Amino acid sequence: MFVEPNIGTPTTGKAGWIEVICGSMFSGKTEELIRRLNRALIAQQKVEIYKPRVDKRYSKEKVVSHNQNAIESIPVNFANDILLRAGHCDVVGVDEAQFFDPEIIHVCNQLAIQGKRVIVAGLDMDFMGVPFEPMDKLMATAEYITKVHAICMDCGNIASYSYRRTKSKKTVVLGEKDIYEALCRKCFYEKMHRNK
Ligand SMILES: Nc1ncnc2c1ncn2[C@@H]1O[C@H](COP(=O)(O)OP(=O)(O)O)[C@@H](O)[C@H]1O
Ligand SMILES: Cc1cn([C@H]2C[C@H](O)[C@@H](COP(=O)(O)O)O2)c(=O)[nH]c1=O
Ligand SMILES: [Zn+2]
Repeated sequence: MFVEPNIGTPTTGKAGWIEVICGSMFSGKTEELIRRLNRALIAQQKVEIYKPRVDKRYSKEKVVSHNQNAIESIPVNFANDILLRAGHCDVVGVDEAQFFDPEIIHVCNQLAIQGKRVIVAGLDMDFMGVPFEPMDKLMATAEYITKVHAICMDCGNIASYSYRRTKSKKTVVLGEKDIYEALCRKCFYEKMHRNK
């Protein structure tokens, strides 16, 4: 369980940092993001959560987990919108970071340099099992990385892959259990091979 390095003290004027929460779909990234942000709110920190406007799956204005935990959020079109808006915050949360433009790396780093705690959640791999930009670069620049895991829908092992059940080869295809399932490495590559 991730324990905040500095939760009770104001971060303004001090060194900030970046935390990344990554993993496959259904691995609990959003739940963990919401848990950390709620604890920051309890600690009387000024918190804001941003998400890419494209992600309208469960709600336009909220970040919602697959098990219906929710927190108010601000949908934005571009990563730079976060930098323009989050000046007054102590803690900045970002969900579905894989959908942001590459500027998100600079934005998160600038916010951290300003002394803020930045917590970013997103998919580390796409449906092909390759790194999902810009998450790979965010992970490289983060102080703390937490990889969470789902349960493999085929064998019950720990799952790190998001298997797409449709034929689309587009990188971005929004969906849930209708389109994706969490699989372990063995089951993912077996299924990819079978459905080639
Ligand atoms: N295959 C699965 N493995 C684990 N949890 C799952 C699975 N399918 C559905 N869930 C549900 O998804 C929840 C996690 O949702 P969420 O935090 O939104 O995940 P993520 O943001 O990583 O997609 C779990 O607590 C569980 O209720
Ligand atoms: C693997 C993969 C996923 N997506 C989409 C599907 C969902 O809308 C989100 C991920 O949501 P979650 O909170 O992590 O469950 O991303 C995609 O567009 N492309 C992919 O390769
Ligand atoms: Zn498996």
